[in-house]
Amino acid sequence: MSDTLHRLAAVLEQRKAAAADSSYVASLHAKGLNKILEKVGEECTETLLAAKDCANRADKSELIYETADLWFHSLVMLSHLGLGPDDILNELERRFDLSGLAEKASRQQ
Ligand SMILES: N=c1c2ncn([C@@H]3O[C@H](COP(=O)(O)OP(=O)(O)OP(=O)(O)O)[C@@H](O)[C@H]3O)c2ncn1[C@@H]1O[C@H](COP(=O)(O)O)[C@@H](O)[C@H]1O
Repeated sequence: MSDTLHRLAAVLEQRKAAAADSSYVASLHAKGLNKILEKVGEECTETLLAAKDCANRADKSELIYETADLWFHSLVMLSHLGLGPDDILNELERRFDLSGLAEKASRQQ
């Protein structure tokens, strides 16, 4: 499944060299980091609202759609800053078998 993230990340890298009027991703890079962060913030809020809306409904499609927008814009942010999905996946790998409670306790010592 993470292959999808890698395929998307490869497209995002290509779009760094594209004309802003030919590509949404290129237009975000051209507008700069603040615009990209604004979009991540917007998509984050839309995801939270969708999660609240979907909580008592069988149909979770709105939450899936908004989370996809959030992941996509987060990948654009990472790409803009020279990072990619592997940087995040490696960090999650590193955390395997490390209980969240144990990790929190280690920070509070
Ligand atoms: N996965 C996505 C993807 N998800 C969401 N979006 C776009 O993200 C935008 C979401 O913004 P909003 O919902 O806020 O809508 P909006 O009001 O139009 O946005 P703004 O005017 O506020 O910027 C929409 O334009 C969506 O089409 C995406 N655009 C592109 N991709 C992928 O990126 C690839 C490259 O896209 P281009 O750079 O456009 O060629 C595509 O082939 C896709 O694989």
